[in-house]
Amino acid sequence: MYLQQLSFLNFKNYSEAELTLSQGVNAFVGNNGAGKTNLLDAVHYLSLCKSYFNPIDSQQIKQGADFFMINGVFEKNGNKEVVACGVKRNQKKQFKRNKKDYQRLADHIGFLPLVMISPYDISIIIEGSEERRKFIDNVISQTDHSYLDELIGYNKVLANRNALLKQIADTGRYDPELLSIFDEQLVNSGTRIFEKRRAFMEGFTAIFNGHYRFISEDAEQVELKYESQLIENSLAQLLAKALERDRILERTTAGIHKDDLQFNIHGMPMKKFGSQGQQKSFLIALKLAQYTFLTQKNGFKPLLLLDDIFDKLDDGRVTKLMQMVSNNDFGQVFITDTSMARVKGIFDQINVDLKLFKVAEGSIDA
Ligand SMILES: Nc1ncnc2c1ncn2[C@@H]1O[C@H](COP(=O)(O)OP(=O)(O)OP(=O)(O)O)[C@@H](O)[C@H]1O
Repeated sequence: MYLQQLSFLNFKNYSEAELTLSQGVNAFVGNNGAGKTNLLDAVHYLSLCKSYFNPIDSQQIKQGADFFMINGVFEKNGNKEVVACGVKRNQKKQFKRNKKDYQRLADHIGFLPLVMISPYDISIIIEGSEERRKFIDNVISQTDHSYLDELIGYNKVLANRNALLKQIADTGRYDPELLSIFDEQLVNSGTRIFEKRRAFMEGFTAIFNGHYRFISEDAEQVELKYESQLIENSLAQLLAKALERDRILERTTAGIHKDDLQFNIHGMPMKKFGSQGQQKSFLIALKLAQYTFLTQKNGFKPLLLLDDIFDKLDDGRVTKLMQMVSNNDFGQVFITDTSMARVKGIFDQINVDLKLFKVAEGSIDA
């Protein structure tokens, strides 16, 4: 599966762009603010129906324009797939495959799998647990549609239960029957989500460990661990035990919405004890594990988007990554960098099909 043609109109700092891509490595080189990351984001839209960076579609419309449009022609299993995404101000987003509108955007997720590695991923390490849950949920959802539905269902019941807890606190009235209905729904879907996350993390952690060891050449000991209250207790037990506290706090304090991932280096939290390069290596290994997982599940390689990947990595780690590129471990790759000399230097050493693009102030030249 790969993207053959990409074109867009009024997307972020671009008025118009049209490019024919290589099936191998596509490198986009230009100064800060030229529009390299924006271009990767256009590809992200075609795969996941949204921006990687900003959830508000209308903010991706070029300043002063009323709409943006992104078109992509993909090759998948010998078929041509034409995907189009259009956003007009104050209107619903349009998303089409082969000229047919999707009923639900969720139905497109996973059709053209993609993995993005970006400096913004640092939020997975330094921000709260929500970022890490989002990461696991994104990976599982790309291969399992029922997971996403289950998650949406769980969050709805959770919101209802929290509203009820608030109502109980406000009115002093307590309807145990309604609460037990919500609890039962929460237990059913929460337990299924937990089982899926636990099974996923078992295989995923082993893949991650292999990638980290390879990139760092075993330079340091790191650990990735799934944390959930449900590992020790059933959700029914947890909800019963937490009821009094939940009523005081007016929100549900037990459940899979409290799950987290622990990242350690030499037994200490990565967030506090990892260097910038070690944190970056950790994130790269995490994303490459996502790449391997999606490849194994789908039987074909996802698109790989590498934004500013060389910054902060030492030469040894860059060489290891490029070894993966030259070993044909990846399919189509999109890569951005600010230095033409660096990109040429790195790719001159390996034998890959490379197409270079120069990006300057919203225009792209091959
Ligand atoms: N809706 C928009 N309309 C116009 N310009 C926009 C819009 N959204 C973002 N931009 C502009 O896009 C530019 C940023 O582009 P981008 O992030 O792709 O740069 P980059 O080439 O990746 O830079 P760096 O090397 O610094 O990462 C900024 O100048 C920003 O103002």
